[in-house]
Amino acid sequence: MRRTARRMRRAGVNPVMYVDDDIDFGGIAFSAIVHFLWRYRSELAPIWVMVSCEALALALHLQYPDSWTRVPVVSAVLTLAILLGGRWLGLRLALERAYGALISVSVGVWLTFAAKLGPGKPPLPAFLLIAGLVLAIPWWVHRRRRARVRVERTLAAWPEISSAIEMVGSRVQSAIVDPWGYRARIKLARGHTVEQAIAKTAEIESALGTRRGAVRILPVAEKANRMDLRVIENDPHANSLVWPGPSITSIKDQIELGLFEDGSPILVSLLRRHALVGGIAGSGKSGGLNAIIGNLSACEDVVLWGIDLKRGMELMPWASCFDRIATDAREAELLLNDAVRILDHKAELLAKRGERLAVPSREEPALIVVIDEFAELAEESPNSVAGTDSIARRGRAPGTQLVLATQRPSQSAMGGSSVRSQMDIRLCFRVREKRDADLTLGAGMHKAGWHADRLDAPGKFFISAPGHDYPRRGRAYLLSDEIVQQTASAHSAGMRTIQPPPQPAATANPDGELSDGPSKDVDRSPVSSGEKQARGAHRRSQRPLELCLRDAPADGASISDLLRMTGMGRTTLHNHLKALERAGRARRVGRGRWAPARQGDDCG
Ligand SMILES: Nc1ncnc2c1ncn2[C@@H]1O[C@H](COP(=O)(O)OP(=O)(O)OP(=O)(O)O)[C@@H](O)[C@H]1O
Repeated sequence: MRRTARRMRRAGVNPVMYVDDDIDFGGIAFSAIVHFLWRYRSELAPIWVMVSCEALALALHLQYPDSWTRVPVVSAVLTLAILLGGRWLGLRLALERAYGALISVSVGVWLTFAAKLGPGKPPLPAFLLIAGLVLAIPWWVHRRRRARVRVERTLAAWPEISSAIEMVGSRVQSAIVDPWGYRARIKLARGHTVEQAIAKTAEIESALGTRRGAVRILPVAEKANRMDLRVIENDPHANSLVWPGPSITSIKDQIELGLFEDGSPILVSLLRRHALVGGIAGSGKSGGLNAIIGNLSACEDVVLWGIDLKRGMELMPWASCFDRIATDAREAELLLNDAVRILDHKAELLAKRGERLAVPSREEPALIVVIDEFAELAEESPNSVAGTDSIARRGRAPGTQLVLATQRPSQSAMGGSSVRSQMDIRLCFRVREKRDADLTLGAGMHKAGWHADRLDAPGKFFISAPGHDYPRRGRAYLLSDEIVQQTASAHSAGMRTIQPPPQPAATANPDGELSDGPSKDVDRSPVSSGEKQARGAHRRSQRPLELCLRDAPADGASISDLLRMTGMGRTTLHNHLKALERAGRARRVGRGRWAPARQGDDCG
């Protein structure tokens, strides 16, 4: 009747109730009571238990007066079953199982006395009432039960909702409540598709009365006519996620980038894969890169090279973990040339050994070239694009890979190359327009639910990669500046280097390379390998300082600037400056101001 009234109201007709003598008020009252009892069956469950105890006790007392001796045994078995097997009855928490056991013991004790003395014998009725109400309190306040009931009632209205969103015939098959909201498996009507439901996400949110952006529609791999409707009530991404530290020590393991909305980790393997990170300024791309570098720098089978044309702003904090960093177009071009030569050399080695795929190891590490703001590189150094193109197309098998970040990977921003199409892993942070999601993730992805334009906080992203075929929102771990600094200095000792194979003399050794660049790094003095390692570590720890000095203004950088930029302690900074001065790689240009050595100062 209520539904008819609602339909009439929707049609603009005010329902009027006519009362005449033929109306069966008894029938209406009965159906209203039954409806009430059914709708509130969960809240009324403790009352049902008390009534059932009373009835059972009466039956036992009258029919089987000796049964009171067996009631404690049944109760003990039931209590044990709840404690040991309650997990399989849906009592997931130990506290829930303890509560179930307490109810079982209480009912057993009361029934024993009631079966022997009769349930009406004082003070048994009063005990039943008081104990029943006291024990009902945890049931009534139990958060998960209340959430489950609320979800059941919401989904009970699905037939109406499905007609409102023009998906008549779909029905709810099951629902699961979790700490972040709930998930319902929906069977679609014949001929309807998940894509149609995705296009109606906003309507579904309105029909369910959720907050904006709370509904996710996910396909079900096994069945085209099923979908998962996920409602996020408590966003696990509401606060930034602190990075728990590297999850890997080898590139063969999966990197944990952050968490999905259901709290599960976002795991992805970078083994023989290229990665593209896209998103508007401030969307958290650099944060995503940090999570990747923080893990790769912990790997013993990885060598990191970097290109950062923002004068090293993003990669500089990691300088001690990078074998090489290029901060201008010319260095970038040389670095990519060297990377391509390494790729060719590795490919030749593989061919000689009759192998198809390189397996990175300490001895033969994978080379990963991280490029921040790729669009800038393509614009400032068009010659570099051939290098990235070549690595993108041929680098996977020999283990020479790219990790690129860019705001908008349009064809022109990518230098007209085929680099984008070669990216196996795509991370899409917030974009401004729908089509920009397709630019990063691939054509048609926005339509398929990868709504990167709706991401509402920095660090949130969609991932498309092998094993990540559905649009699930994730949030990357956040590495604060201090954590980056600590991680970089912790991992710098394990930093590995790679030498490009010798090249024809005419193109050898670019001017202006850092003096510990790969082509100058060949040490021919008769020193032990331990000593070589110690020297290498010492020079690597000086690298951030040298990069800062190189970017210093004409009158040099002040000590306080260098302290801030390198994150070194005062004594360490002074020691390194003195050592660089002695080696002819830095010079004092005034009181407390330092600059890199002039060309020709090099006494080494
Ligand atoms: N995973 C994250 N969780 C929470 N906050 C984040 C996360 N990543 C980034 N942020 C916040 O967003 C701000 C901008 O992030 P970030 O610099 O990484 O963006 P970006 O996309 O690299 O921007 P730009 O293109 O300008 O470099 C950061 O200062 C940080 O406060």
